[in-house]
Amino acid sequence: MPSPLTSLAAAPAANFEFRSAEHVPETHEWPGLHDHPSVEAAAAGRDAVPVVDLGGGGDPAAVARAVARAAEEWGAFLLVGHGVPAGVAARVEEQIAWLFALPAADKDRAGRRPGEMNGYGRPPYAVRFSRLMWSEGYTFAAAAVRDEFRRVWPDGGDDYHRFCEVMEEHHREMMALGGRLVDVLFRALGLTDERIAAGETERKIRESLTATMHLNLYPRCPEPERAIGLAAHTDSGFFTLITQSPVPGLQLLRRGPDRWVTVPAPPGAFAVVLGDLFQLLTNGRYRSAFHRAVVNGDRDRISVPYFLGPPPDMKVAPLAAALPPGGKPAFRSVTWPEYLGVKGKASGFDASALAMLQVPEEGDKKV
Ligand SMILES: C=C1C[C@]23C[C@@]1(O)CC[C@H]2[C@@]12CCC[C@@](C)(C(=O)O1)[C@H]2[C@@H]3C(=O)O
Ligand SMILES: O=C(O)CCC(=O)C(=O)O
Ligand SMILES: [Fe+2]
Repeated sequence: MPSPLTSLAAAPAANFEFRSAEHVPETHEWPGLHDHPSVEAAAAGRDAVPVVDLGGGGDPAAVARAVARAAEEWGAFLLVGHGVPAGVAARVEEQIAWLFALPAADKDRAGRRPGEMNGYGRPPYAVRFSRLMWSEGYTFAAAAVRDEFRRVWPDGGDDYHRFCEVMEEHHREMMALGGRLVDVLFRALGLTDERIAAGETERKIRESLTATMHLNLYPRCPEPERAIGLAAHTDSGFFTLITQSPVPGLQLLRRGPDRWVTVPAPPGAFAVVLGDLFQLLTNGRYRSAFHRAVVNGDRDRISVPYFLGPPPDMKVAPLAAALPPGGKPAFRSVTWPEYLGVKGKASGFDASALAMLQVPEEGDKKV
């Protein structure tokens, strides 16, 4: 079987009929999925996925400590007590199920074109693999829902307006929550509230956050152990807020011994996954989480990652406050699109791409 890390140039362009599949065909069969065992998250101890509670009037210093520990050790956590009404996620999931249930011709009108980020189809990094994933996706700029979905519903109409209203409601809630989380993550780095409010870079980051949504549908799979919903990767932006249906599927890789921990999906909780640019911003102190999505033998699963990052022209560099006293930045500055270019050339699709941005330490030999 060829390595899954070769180009997909020769892959069939036609949509695959997940619904009628009785087996996983060779095109969708992934080698190496079970190189590391999958384990359920534990209630306590080393495989307990950290939980951060933003509500309940908890001590902000205790929240900051919990976030720092989760960001350093896991690069991810479950977020509860966030104040986003439960109805929002339910409406979003309902609309997404409707969208993906549309006839293929409607979705294909919005098909992602080569070299474009937005549209219906496989996720952008799929071009790197020789195997296909067991999912359908739709990527769009959260601030441009109405323009984007005219491609699916050219004449507008009630379905179009309902869909856009629900996505916009989600966007408003997630952007507000994302802004609060930036502050919490900064506080967890040791920044004071004054610095967060007045520091030029810190303020600019919070005020200029951009958001991309990627809707995932993982259809029920007849042989779930042979297919993958989304292949292992790190997200490349600052962080991602993932709304998950009650069907679990998100897994985080834990090292020593290597194992995939399945993230529980308690009702109302968001999974927060840090991306590579947050690792760079914190000079490597926080880490991005290597994760994947597995599929389910009985039920469809929907997930709605909301990717937050800098505007495309903003150079991201390690924050002065993240450097050790007298220390130097470990990485050179980069924009998000530049970083995606760098990551596209790396061998895996993970934070190892950051090594290409590393500033040599003084005394390192020049080649
Ligand atoms: C903002 C973005 C992050 C993303 C690339 C994108 O432009 C839109 C889709 C995102 C996604 C979702 C699936 C996995 C992933 C690696 C991919 O190919 O598309 C991520 C990208 C990322 O975080 O780099
Ligand atoms: O489905 C999930 O829970 C994870 C989705 C994800 O990692 C992504 O879209 O980048
Ligand atoms: Fe992801």
